[in-house]
Amino acid sequence: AAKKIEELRDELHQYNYEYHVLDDPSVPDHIYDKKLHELMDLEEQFPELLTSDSPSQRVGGQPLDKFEKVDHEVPMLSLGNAFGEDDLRDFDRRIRERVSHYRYVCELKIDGLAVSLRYEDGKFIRGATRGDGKTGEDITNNLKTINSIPLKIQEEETIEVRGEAYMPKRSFLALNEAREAEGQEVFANPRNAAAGSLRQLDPKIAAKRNLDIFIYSVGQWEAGSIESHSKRLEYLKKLGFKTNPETRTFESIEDVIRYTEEWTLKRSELDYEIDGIVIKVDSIDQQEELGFTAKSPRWAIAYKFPA
Ligand SMILES: COc1nc2nc(N)nc(N)c2nc1C
Repeated sequence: AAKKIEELRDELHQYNYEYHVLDDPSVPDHIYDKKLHELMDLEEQFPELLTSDSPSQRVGGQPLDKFEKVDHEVPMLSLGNAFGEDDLRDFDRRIRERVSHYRYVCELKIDGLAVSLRYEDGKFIRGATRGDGKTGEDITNNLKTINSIPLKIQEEETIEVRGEAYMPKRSFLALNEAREAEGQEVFANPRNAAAGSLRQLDPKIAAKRNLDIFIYSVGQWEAGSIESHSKRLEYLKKLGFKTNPETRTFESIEDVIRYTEEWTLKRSELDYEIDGIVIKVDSIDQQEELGFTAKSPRWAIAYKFPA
């Protein structure tokens, strides 16, 4: 039975990754459901074989009466803002004064909730909100209900990754319609709806909110050898995380400005809300050379779309 359970778990992790991260399922839903029920029956027969990273444990856990506090080993910083192309050229001038031969990587800035995910020996063990940057809240059980968060990653590593949890626009509209029909208060925007969903004490409610996530960074200490942010994002995807497909690298700030203009117009086509573009110096060595101000990295800036 143990071998059969192990096989089913590996199969279901793979199916989940293909469906929710790659958006490219290799089996129809009914096969996934059949195997999941087969696994759950076996785990019921052999409860001593149950593990926290089993695919059957996504919507686990009893409702909490409060959230525990979590101290972030590496503080979750905030980004400086740029509101126009002149701000972006100023940012570029400050970089040019300190480093040479640099490249930028641009990522869509998802309008959601920053969260930190901790994995030990490759297993998802804890997820927390950003909070004040130093201390957040443990929302592990709610984050487990997000299908694109792998419960087990491809390497048995102990790592911490960060990303933005969000509610797709379609889910937001459906949720507000349902709340309206029940005479409940509607959410003002998808960001509030995502925050409200992740702050539910009962994971069964969060599980119904169709939340999703894009992962955008991995802690320095385990990806140390990977020398650029863009290559770290590729590494995160190989590990099993969902990263944003619109990320691009550019040689010049003029190209970056064109990219921000392109997305100012195109963002209405996305199925999720973005409030800007995050621009980073791509080389990790140059990031370290540039360092941080009191609260933000010097090597990154958030271009905000006009409200
Ligand atoms: C390096 O620090 C950061 N990087 C980020 N990257 C993306 N894509 N989105 C963010 N919201 C973000 N926020 C911070 C503080």
